[in-house]
Amino acid sequence: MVAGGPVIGSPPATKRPMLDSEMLARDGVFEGVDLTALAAVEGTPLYVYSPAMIRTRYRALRHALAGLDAGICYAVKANGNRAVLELLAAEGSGADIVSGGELQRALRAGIAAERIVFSGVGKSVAEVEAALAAGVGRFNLESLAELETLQSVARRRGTVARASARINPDVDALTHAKISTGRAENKFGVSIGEARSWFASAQRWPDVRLDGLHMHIGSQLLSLEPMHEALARMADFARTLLAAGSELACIDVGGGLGVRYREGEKAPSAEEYAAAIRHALGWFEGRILVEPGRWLVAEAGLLLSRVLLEKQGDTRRFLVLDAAMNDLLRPSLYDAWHDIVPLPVDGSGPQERVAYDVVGPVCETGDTFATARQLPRCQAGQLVAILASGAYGASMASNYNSRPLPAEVFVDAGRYAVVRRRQTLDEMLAGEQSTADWTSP
Ligand SMILES: Cc1ncc(COP(=O)(O)O)c(C=O)c1O
Ligand SMILES: N[C@@H](CCCC[NH3+])C(=O)O
Repeated sequence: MVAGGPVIGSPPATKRPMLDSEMLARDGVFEGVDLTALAAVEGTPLYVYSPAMIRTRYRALRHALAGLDAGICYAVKANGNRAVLELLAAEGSGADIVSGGELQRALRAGIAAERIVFSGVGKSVAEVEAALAAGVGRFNLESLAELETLQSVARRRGTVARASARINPDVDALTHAKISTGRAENKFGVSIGEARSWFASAQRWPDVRLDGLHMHIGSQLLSLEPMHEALARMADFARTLLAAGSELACIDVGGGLGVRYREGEKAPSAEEYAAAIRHALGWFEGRILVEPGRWLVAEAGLLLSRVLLEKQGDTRRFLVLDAAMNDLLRPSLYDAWHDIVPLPVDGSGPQERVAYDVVGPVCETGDTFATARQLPRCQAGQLVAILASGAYGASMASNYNSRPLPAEVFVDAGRYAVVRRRQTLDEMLAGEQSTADWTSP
């Protein structure tokens, strides 16, 4: 059985507020930790996460799913930090992985192999080998070629692999085009027609037990309408398969639940999300899996950065931070909005508001966190917090412009723990070779 932890009878979600940005602006404190003091010790840019908030989200989702035979497979790509994974493993979470690297992360964090599902449109033979060797619970297959590969690797290893067909339900997820995955023109999954043919000739792959369906229509879903539509198509298809005598042990509805990036934005609740699943699949007697990433971690994290300088251009006023697009790519990649909160500075009273282009030091015009953002006037050396950065922040960070990866810390009840050291320059440069080392392949 993949991904679990008891759902029925799990403790109710604790009523713990998520990050309060007004309080942050007033006191500069997150989970009892003074961020100015933290930055003085650990430096900036710095990812700061609240484990309590992640735990609260996990429990809230588990609670919302109560009554369904449902498992949560956390999407490791959202934030693969070992401490985050360990925390979720301790809560009973499984994992949704998309690479051999994520497999290692999940296993090292103590997530049981049988609670891991392996998704992704292009798994290499080596990755399939490693996943089978580890005993992952299920492969989510996205093409016939992949099904053939799984068959041959499983045969060679003398094992039977469990697999789901990822269907592409062709719905518009009403999210950013670059993170929409459930339209026919997207590279993900196969049509219901193709999946039907796989099930109809399942005996062609005797070392693959094809007994599951999977979908994932996109990320940062702020409307559940597309989910309703996709779930309905999935449910219809599942009924047809069962009526045709196919075995169906698992339906995995993917992730995608959106979060509030902007004060006042409306995002669906865990209860609404679970109600959509219950409505479409309440009848299903097998296992239901969900693969949330962002929803569990985004709002539990912030990126702490220091203002390097203020710069008045001919037409725009810039606030130059020591964080950049290599640390948090979302604004550059998707024009994503993140609330930005300047932290209080000793002795300075209320500041006039200024329209800033908030930028990083990287040599790209796209290295912009916000454009014409109304913020209280800031000064060099002041700290700012870029909110809701717990998902797809550190996990998408790079060394672009030869900038070392930032550190990551947990904060809780006035204390902090470094969960990833800042990368040193030596670590960043390790592995590069002199061109003197020529050889033949
Ligand atoms: C297959 C799959 N599952 C789960 C997720 C997690 O998505 P999210 O972080 O939006 O919940 C993704 C990423 O979008 C994905 O590709
Ligand atoms: N990286 C994206 C989400 C992609 C989800 C992966 N399928 C983001 O930051 O919003």
